[in-house]
Amino acid sequence: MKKSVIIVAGGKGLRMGSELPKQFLPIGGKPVLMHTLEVFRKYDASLQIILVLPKEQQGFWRQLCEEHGFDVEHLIADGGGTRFHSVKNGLALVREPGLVGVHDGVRPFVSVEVIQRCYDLAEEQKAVIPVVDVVETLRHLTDDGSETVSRNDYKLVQTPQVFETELLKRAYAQEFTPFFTDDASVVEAMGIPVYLAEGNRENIKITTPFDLKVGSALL
Ligand SMILES: Nc1ccn([C@@H]2O[C@H](COP(=O)(O)OP(=O)(O)OP(=O)(O)O)[C@@H](O)[C@H]2O)c(=O)n1
Ligand SMILES: C[C@](O)(CO)[C@H](O)COP(=O)(O)O
Repeated sequence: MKKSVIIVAGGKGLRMGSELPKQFLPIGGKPVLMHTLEVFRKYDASLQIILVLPKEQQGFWRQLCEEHGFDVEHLIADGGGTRFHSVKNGLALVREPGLVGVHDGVRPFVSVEVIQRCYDLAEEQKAVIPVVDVVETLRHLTDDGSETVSRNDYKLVQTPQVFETELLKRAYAQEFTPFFTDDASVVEAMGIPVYLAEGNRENIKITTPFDLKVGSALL
């Protein structure tokens, strides 16, 4: 079965606030994005990898690849105005039926086991996302103040989110709404349920300078 992954790195990284876009910041001497592509190549030597990058960053990325002798084969698609539009641009390069995953470029610590689990389960379940437990106490903000809610009723959502390709293409043909914060929410809008798989706690999304420090410690 044909397998692809769309690695999205088309965002602005506003919360990181760095001059160098966060996907290029080094962890252990190597840009974040290279760690991410490498773990997917390790999962499967024949996986089609599609990297979504803003048009104006693509020349710099090619230069970085040369400097680091980075040889993980991949296609490049143009970033869009939102994550939804970036995924859609990447999806246009997936031309065969099979399974397609969508992964945040800034989640370099996903384990090979989690990637394998999500693709394997997607063969049966059609729509699979990795999640982890909430380990702190949660409060819900109300009109009067706030109240404790049961953390057992919630999960934290990660990527890669893996789908039957035709299903994800139909989902991404829908009109955009700001409620679409991940791929599961786009698929669910068609009334299709998503299956939850166990993620890995190290699979953090590098969002703020603090996450970079955590990332360096995780290497
Ligand atoms: N237009 C966009 C927006 C986001 N993303 C990607 O979606 C992933 C998750 O987004 P996030 O970490 O929130 O990245 P940014 O949108 O870049 O961050 P911020 O909200 O701080 O600007 C990232 O890999 C990001 O590059 C994307 O491909 N295209
Ligand atoms: C897709 C995602 O990583 C799942 O947790 C997340 O929703 C993306 O976050 P963003 O900050 O809304 O882009």
